[in-house]
Amino acid sequence: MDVNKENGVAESSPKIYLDYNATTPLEPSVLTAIHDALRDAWGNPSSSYAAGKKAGHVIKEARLSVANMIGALEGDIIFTSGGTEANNMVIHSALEHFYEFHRERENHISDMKPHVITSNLEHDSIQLPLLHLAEQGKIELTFVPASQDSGAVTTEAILNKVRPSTCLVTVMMANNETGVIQPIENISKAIRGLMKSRLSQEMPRILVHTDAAQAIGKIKVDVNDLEVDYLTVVGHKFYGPRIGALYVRNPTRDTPIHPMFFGGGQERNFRPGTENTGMIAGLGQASQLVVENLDQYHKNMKLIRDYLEVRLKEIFQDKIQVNGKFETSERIPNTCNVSFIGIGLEGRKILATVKRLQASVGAACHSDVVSRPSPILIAIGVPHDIAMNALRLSVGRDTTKEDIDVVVEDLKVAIEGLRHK
Ligand SMILES: O=C(O)CC[SeH]
Repeated sequence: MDVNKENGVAESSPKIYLDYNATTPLEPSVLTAIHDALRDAWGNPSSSYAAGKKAGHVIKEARLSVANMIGALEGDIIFTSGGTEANNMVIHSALEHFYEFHRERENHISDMKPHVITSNLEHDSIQLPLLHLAEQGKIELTFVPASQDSGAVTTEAILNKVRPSTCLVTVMMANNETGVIQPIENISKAIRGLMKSRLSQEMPRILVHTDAAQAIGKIKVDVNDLEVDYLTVVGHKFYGPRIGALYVRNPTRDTPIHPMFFGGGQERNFRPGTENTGMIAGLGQASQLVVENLDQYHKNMKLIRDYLEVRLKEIFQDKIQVNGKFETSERIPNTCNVSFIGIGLEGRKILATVKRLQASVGAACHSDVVSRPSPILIAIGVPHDIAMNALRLSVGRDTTKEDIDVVVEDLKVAIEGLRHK
């Protein structure tokens, strides 16, 4: 075994993964569900004979499990390829609804632009399609800045930006880098409170969406509490496969949904394409595990994340800053965003120096960007030099205190080495 000369850590020592917000491994029972569906339910779900019916039954069971996980009805769930597709589908549907509303009233839609309100904390799969549409001149777009006292947007700040042409408010339920939970229930209820007056003034309904990717499997997510019109489900954030689902409250009857592409009629024509039965089975099993174990998952992850922050404080004392930890907001239980104070301690340098830790400085989809601090940390008021030194540490269901002790020691040695370079 090669032993690293600097700190005696064997190069072949097992890595400790603390990047569960980037992605999670499959739970064994999820893998089994996928395998069994691929082996036994390979038929085309649209076929009327036994092989097709078997596949159709697997999909129905999975849909029920996903619905049950978020307090929804079976018919409210539309399977998608993942969170990005679900988020884009919401934006597309809200714009289509805006145009439909004005066409029905024979308004000249050519000079009308739908207005969308979002936060400055969103994942790229919300931020970039909205920016693209705005740059094309197809929408008016308002980014509501998060409060620097809470790391979350406020309901008041969202409401202050509503205008007659507003058709969609989309705010993520929990941020992937800081873990800060956003006030979705309050926002949604406040927007619903505008519904009657807007309709009486011939203004389009404002649809409300939340991307719950980082919340599901960590905190309670119930669409009946949230009162949102749309909610995004992302399998690979809660030990499921890399597909997703979109919750639509009573699609077409209560909530508009418009397909982004057309084909064989699957998913009630909302999302055509022969169903990915194996992965859908896995998503259903991952959802069932959340239904059965959420309280335990939450408790375990919070215990370990809090232990991590205690140990970091013990070792680094006033030489660290935990980002996103506010008296006035809550975080999902598994996330710790921490900056190390000092020259030459950029997060990327630390990650290149540690021997065991596997983590990120922010969103995985930004990992290629080397020379800038996380825009999310800057948005919540973290100073540039502190944000440059940040690590995002996100624990998993099975992370142990022993793992944390190894990681903290690994960080201690790496940072001491960098300080003396
Ligand atoms: O890493 C994350 O925060 C999510 C995937 Se870009």
